[in-house]
Amino acid sequence: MIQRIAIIGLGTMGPGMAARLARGGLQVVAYDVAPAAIERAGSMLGVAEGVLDALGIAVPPAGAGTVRFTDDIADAVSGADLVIENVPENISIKADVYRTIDSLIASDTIVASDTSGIPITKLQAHISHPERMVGMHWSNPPHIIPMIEVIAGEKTAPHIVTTIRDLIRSIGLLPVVVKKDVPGFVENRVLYALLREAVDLVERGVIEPEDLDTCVSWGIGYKIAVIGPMALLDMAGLDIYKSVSSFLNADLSNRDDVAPMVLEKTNASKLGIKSGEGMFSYTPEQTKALQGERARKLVAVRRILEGRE
Ligand SMILES: NC(=O)C1=CN([C@@H]2O[C@H](COP(=O)(O)OP(=O)(O)OC[C@H]3O[C@@H](n4cnc5c(N)ncnc54)[C@H](O)[C@@H]3O)[C@@H](O)[C@H]2O)C=CC1
Ligand SMILES: Cc1ncc(C=O)c(C(=O)O)c1O
Repeated sequence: MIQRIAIIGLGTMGPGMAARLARGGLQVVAYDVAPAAIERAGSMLGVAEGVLDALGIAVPPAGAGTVRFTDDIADAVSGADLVIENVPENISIKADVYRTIDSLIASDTIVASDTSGIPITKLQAHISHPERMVGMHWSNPPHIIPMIEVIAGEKTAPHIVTTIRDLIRSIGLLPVVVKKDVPGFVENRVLYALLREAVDLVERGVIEPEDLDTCVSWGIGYKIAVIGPMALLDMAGLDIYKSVSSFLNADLSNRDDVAPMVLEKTNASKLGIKSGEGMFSYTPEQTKALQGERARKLVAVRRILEGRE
């Protein structure tokens, strides 16, 4: 039974995951190599807990869990039943973490990666006892989005997938088991198909970035939260999909590299909210207000989708 969880990496994803797991009654120890990340994560915890209260996520009868921060990786993983690796999307950084923890954990400690899409089979090559490694892909913001993908690599033992799926379910979240270890799994294959086309349309001057967001959020996003893509095909009619896709698919972006607009911005350190500028610009005050407003709206929508309003 999983009771003690170590989270390695406290950037965008780590603090929200820690808060959500603790709310589910689990004992979390959270570590980052950067002291500033640990400090920031500590201050984000209270914010995430407030959002969990607003979502109405109840503490289990046995009581809430805890989050403890540490700057010592051995302290973080020692005695853990599950380690969730949550460091940057780079195989060599992830492999370094696996090498470091290998001698610090028991051979049956489950090691999960929150990778956005590196095949688990590739990551398993860097850890001993690869049968205990599994993909556990959360969605951002992790304390609000309830769906988590679970992915087996070629060497993952089937019972590890079941254990992680059951853990996710036991704390009131929604596991989706992905049946093949394809790059990007399912969520990001679908998201990146959309993002590739969106970036291409803005880059070609077909639409302004703000208008692209209005079009997708109100034309597609709002609808798709209620009617998933497979159900949408039935609602529109497969005959319509057949006719439109027969001429449109060939015209959609099929670029297989990173779009120049994205390279230009990342080369200039314009990374989005985290650097103050990306597709749009953000002052620190605007960022704070935006994050609060987005959390409030996501909470309200989720409560309605769950039939709780
Ligand atoms: N940002 C997103 O929307 C999502 C990201 N992911 C995935 O989750 C993982 C983490 O992503 P983010 O939180 O966005 O990254 P991030 O770059 O915001 O944070 C990564 C953290 O890892 C720390 N770190 C780097 N090397 C480390 C090491 N050796 N030991 C311990 N900590 C170390 C960094 O100091 C940093 O705080 C990536 O694999 C990413 O693809 C998954 C779902 C959503
Ligand atoms: C752009 C982007 N890339 C990856 C992920 C998750 O792996 C997300 C997300 O969860 O929102 C994302 O927005």
